[in-house]
Amino acid sequence: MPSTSTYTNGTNGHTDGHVVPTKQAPQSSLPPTSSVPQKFLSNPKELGITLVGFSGGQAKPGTDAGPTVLTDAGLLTQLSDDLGYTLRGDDTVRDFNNLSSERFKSNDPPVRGMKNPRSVSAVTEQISELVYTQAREGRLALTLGGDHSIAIGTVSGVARAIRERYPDREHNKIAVIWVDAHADINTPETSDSGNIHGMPVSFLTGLATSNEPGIFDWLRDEHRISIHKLVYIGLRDVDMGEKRILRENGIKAFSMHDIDRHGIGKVMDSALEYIGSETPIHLSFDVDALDPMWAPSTGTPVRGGLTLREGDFICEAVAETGQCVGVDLVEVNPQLVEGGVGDTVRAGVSLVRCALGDTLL
Ligand SMILES: NC(=[NH2+])NCCC[C@H](N)C(=O)O
Ligand SMILES: [Mn+2]
Ligand SMILES: [Mn+2]
Repeated sequence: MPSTSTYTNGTNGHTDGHVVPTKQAPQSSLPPTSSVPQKFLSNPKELGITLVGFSGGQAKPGTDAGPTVLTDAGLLTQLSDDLGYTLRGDDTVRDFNNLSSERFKSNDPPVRGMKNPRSVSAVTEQISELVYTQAREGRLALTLGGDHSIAIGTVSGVARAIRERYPDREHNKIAVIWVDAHADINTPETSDSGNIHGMPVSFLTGLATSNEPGIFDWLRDEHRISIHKLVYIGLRDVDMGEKRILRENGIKAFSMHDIDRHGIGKVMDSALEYIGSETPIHLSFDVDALDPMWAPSTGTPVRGGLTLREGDFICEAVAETGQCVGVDLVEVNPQLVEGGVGDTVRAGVSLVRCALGDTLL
């Protein structure tokens, strides 16, 4: 499908199996809910959508169906009908699991301990290109995953587009707010699991590199982000090697402890002050940042997490800056909870709506 395809209202009008009566409002008749002036989007009413069906960055099947359950719950329809966005990009979920298994069959043995390295590299390279195409048009790039390895593609695509769109600007390097129970900054060498969804930040910052043909050798400087423009929120399960990386590089991180001590309001104030008001922001939200009480259907749940309201607040605070250029929501796995994925999907829908300004007045 061409990247300029526009969604039809109502095609995703399903909630819990019931067909919702389609509100046939013309797409451009509503302004986006948020009236926040956008600093870095030339098409603030358009969203560049990428739906990534991929789970090869970790071992549990099911995360590849994340975009499907979110869109079946009506997320995209809500973004057009309720929030007034025109949706661009592709409304079909790309089956990257299938694409990569066809391409590599079982010829993807570990390299430096990384599992499925060729598959994850090839998939993230394609995602990077797709997301770049959206961000290059001055749209906010919204990506639904998929496991968190896909952020190697999303963040690199947005970073490259912003560099190109503002060639002369001093502040043309994006900041990344990584909301997660985990730091996902293992290098291949520090990782115990070998799962690449625990490594995206090390490849994005250049802490990890690879020249091996077909294994992240496509990542160039224009794809990378500065370690000084990275902020973590919600951490509570950080590996020993990762703690060392965070400490030695002076990386800004707000753990659950910090949120308990200062409250999410002060934490967001500090996070955004650290980033500054002249820097575009990419928000990469791992649903496991939320407490499993709110988001149980995820591959690596960790207790003691954010309430849904705290998660929504983070998204609102980012939306309120007018600096947001990219949003990811990842790690929703409908196969992982017996009672069903309903709670996790509702939480995911809420987070995305908040990141897109729905709850701002
Ligand atoms: N995106 C995630 N859920 N990552 C979990 C990573 C867990 C662990 N730190 C690892 O490297 O395997
Ligand atoms: Mn996580
Ligand atoms: Mn993660």
